[in-house]
Amino acid sequence: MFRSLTIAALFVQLSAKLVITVTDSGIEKLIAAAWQARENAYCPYSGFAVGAAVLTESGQIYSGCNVENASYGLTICAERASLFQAVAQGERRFTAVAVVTETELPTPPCGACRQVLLEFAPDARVVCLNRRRDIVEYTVRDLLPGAFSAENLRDR
Ligand SMILES: O=c1ccn([C@H]2C[C@H](O)[C@@H](CO)O2)c(=O)[nH]1
Ligand SMILES: [Zn+2]
Repeated sequence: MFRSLTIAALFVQLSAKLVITVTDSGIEKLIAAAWQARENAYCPYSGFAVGAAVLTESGQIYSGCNVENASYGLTICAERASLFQAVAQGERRFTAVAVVTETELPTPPCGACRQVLLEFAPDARVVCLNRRRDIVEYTVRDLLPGAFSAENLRDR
């Protein structure tokens, strides 16, 4: 169902842990939820619509989109929007995050989202898809080497 990235695109995505063809249905549902959420992206300033969804250990899916603001810095990304939906429902443990954009290359989470995802889901899969439904997969930990975390706060 999903095609892998071409070798050329792979060279651009140098930090990608691996390129996969996903078939498992939990991840397919997660990806579908992310595309659905992207329909609601509020991005009049950037025109860059993003959808995301998180998968909990118990199999629940929560989705989100980017929501921009005239005060640009108040914008929230799709990844954090989806994660915060889940946390507000009492969820704490996640196995995967999907990020979807109608771009040439799959879009990875920004630095802020990497930090927030690390708090709850360091080992989660991060599955990013572009307009052709190519997939690049990372883990949250791999996206933020040398990260500051709760462990550092205990180191006093
Ligand atoms: O991984 C990303 C990258 C960007 N954005 C949003 C923020 C802003 O609304 C727009 C352009 O940066 O895309 C996300 O939601 N997720
Ligand atoms: Zn972000």
